[in-house]
Amino acid sequence: MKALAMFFPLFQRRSRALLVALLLSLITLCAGVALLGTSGWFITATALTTAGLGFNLFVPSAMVRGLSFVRILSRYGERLAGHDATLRLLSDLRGWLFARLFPRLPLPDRSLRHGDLVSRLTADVDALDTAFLVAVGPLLSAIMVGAAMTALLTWLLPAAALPYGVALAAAALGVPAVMVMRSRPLGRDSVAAQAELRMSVLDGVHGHTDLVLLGRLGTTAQHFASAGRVAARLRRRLGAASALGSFSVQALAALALLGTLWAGLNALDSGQIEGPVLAGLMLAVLGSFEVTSIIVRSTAKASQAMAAAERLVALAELPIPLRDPPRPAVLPADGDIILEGVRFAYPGLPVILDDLSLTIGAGEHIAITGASGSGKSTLLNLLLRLAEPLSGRIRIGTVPLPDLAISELHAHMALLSQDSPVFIDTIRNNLLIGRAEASDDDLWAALALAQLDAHVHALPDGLDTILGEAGRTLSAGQARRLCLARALVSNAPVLLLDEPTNALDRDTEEAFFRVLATATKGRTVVLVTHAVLPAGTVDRILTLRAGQLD
Ligand SMILES: Nc1ncnc2c1ncn2[C@@H]1O[C@H](COP(=O)(O)OP(=O)(O)OP(=O)(O)O)[C@@H](O)[C@H]1O
Repeated sequence: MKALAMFFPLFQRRSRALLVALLLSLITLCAGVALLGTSGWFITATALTTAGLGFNLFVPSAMVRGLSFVRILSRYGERLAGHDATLRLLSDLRGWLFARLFPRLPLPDRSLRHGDLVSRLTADVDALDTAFLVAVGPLLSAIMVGAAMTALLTWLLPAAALPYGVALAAAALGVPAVMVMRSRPLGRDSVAAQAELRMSVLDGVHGHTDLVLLGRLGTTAQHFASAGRVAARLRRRLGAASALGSFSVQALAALALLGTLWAGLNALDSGQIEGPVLAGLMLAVLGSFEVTSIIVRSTAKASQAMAAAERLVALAELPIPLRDPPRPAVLPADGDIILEGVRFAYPGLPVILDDLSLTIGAGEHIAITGASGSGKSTLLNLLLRLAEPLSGRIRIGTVPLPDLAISELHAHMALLSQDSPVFIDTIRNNLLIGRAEASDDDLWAALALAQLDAHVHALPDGLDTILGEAGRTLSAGQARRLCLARALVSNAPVLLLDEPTNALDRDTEEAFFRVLATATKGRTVVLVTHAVLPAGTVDRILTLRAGQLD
């Protein structure tokens, strides 16, 4: 509930539209109750009055038609306003979530798998946006209509008011409250089970080729089937809880009806009420319970909405790994990059970098080699402040990295990481991510440097060729070179290249290193590589071993 309360300001922003939807749903409900009541009264009165003589047919029949018309219009308006408000709320929710997510990237929690993240960003947000339409709106309508109906009974049939009021309160508040309490753990498990199901689908789709080739498709299918069984079992239990709730509400409606009938027959005997009015009241009582069954149906969703809210809040409250200093320092135009006694370990893991010191002169080209897992990529992450040293410090000129605005630091250093992505977009737009204002000439120059220009020239749409998901229309080497070209397009004075020649053949690799040396003259280059570098293409080659560079 506390998690759900965090979203209150978002609901508040759409309060006018939600209020209109609520008002219209109230009108619909009132019109429905009045329609039933009037019809009951009208039909009974007509039947009791011989051939309708002496009974004014015009007023009630006009009321029935008028109320039907109001009900149709208000229901239409309610759906329109309600869904419009809900969709807007949905976009607010996504905006809220992304605004909190971006400063937290890269997400520190390695247990947060891709599928789980997708699940949170889609299904959990969807579960939340229905909270108003299916829970809050009907609940408020039930309270208001129930209060109005109790007041009417107090006036016309006082003995029925108390049993009716108690039954309606139990149906609108008691039953859903018990259901929420009982189905909360179920809702939480169900949301988690659906996330697990989604993760297993995404993992299967992602690794489909490998799974087929390794003959593991059966195991994956079994895992998916068992995740599906768990999700289905929880859904069934939620369905059963909802059915029990519906049964309780119907039983309460029946009790309220019996109470009204009992009080009404007594009042009829003593002449306190007329038959047609009693018939009308009975039907109105029945009609007023309509909304409580909607509440019950939505209660299962409410418990899932609470679980979804908790998962979203957990995501939105992950610690922010990088924060701007209150007064960022000015970045020196061409300062050396200096690491002094840097020590680093991932949480709970052994130290990877230990008392590491290094000065990279402005404009210098250095290569860092070392065994796999020795910490080369981690060193690049430290330079970008994607991780912080446990001790020691890193500075550019005289300014320590934490004193710089993060956006400025990242504009200063362009990174080609080992898993740089290719986006589903044109080649041009993939490159422009490196520098939005780059001209076509700049893009071709970067493509030439990355040895990809001939391939792009040969494509019928050239720079406007749309690339498939994760660059599937390119070979692995071409996709890598495209990411490299993107890093080269950027104006950043420092280039951090992590295995830039991965997936290139030896000849192309050699040619690349030679062109890189000349094309990046004046820029600082830190090259992490396992490749054998042609002589004279970098100023220094350092080896990372046992946490130190030599
Ligand atoms: N986010 C992380 N959380 C925990 N451990 C990590 C994380 N990233 C890397 N590691 C571990 O830190 C060590 C150094 O990893 P790093 O990627 O820096 O090595 P590397 O020298 O770049 O390796 P490679 O040459 O294979 O790319 C490895 O043992 C790795 O498992």
